[in-house]
Amino acid sequence: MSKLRVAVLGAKGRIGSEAVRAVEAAEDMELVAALGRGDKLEALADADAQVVVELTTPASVMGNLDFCVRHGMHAVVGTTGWTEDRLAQLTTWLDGSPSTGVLIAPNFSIGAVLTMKFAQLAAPYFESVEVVELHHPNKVDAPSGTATRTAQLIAAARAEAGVGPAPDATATALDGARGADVDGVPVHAVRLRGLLAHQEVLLGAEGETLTIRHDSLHHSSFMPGILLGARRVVSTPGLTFGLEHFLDLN
Ligand SMILES: NC(=O)C1=CN([C@@H]2O[C@H](COP(=O)(O)OP(=O)(O)OC[C@H]3O[C@@H](n4cnc5c(N)ncnc54)[C@H](O)[C@@H]3O)[C@@H](O)[C@H]2O)C=CC1
Ligand SMILES: O=C(O)C1=N[C@H](C(=O)O)C[C@H](O)C1
Repeated sequence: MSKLRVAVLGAKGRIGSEAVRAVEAAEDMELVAALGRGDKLEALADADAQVVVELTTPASVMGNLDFCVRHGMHAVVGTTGWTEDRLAQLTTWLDGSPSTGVLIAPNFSIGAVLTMKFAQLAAPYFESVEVVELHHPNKVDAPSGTATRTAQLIAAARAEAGVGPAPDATATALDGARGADVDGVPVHAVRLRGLLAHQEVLLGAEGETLTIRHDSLHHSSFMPGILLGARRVVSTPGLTFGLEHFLDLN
């Protein structure tokens, strides 16, 4: 059987360098390109890449995906910074290349995907819910893509169940003291030397609390999800948002 021809964009970055090693170690894959900032995207076409793993920055990701989709290359995207406008733009590009697949995964680790699922399940049963994400201090965006997605899923689950806003008597607050408001869910971002990627979903009801916590302790936690994404995206045209769709969790 021929090997899947995979390229990595952002190959010198924290997660990109780990992805290069994971693809090289995968028996069913061949690493055909490993590109960093300043490298020409034409190298992806020259290498005849089937799947491009995109792990760069929010500022670079759209240009890179425009190129990939125009050249019919599938993409597995971990880069953050997704807005409704960006997703609409990507969908338009994919409409023009109907056999191309793009997976965007706010988080590739199984524990984080399950945290989102468990939070979604629990959210309607508790009056209060807040999200705290904790990351290394080199992270350029806040809140994290995972925390934003978690809050969106929580808000949607509560809206569908007809649950009202969480109680909060705060009358005066310093700017930021109550976190960022993501669809009505407070999201707090901690940046601390020594950490990698962590998240707590705090839920509270009369007389009880539930804390759902996940810790990524090494970038290796993201690799099985990236490899799964690369294997599945080639036969999944269009936009898939969230690794859960490839784990049959929906
Ligand atoms: N979805 C997930 O599970 C995960 C997502 N991430 C996300 O992945 C992204 C990268 O994270 P890190 O590796 O920590 O950042 P990083 O800053 O260590 O790596 C990014 C790399 O991309 C390179 N780069 C920038 N523009 C480029 C371009 N146009 N072409 C090729 N390379 C380019 C940079 O030079 C840098 O080497 C972030 O958005 C982060 O939030 C990180 C870990 C897990
Ligand atoms: O920048 C990181 O490190 C991470 N980014 C992703 C995010 O913003 O959710 C995934 C994970 O939290 C690590």
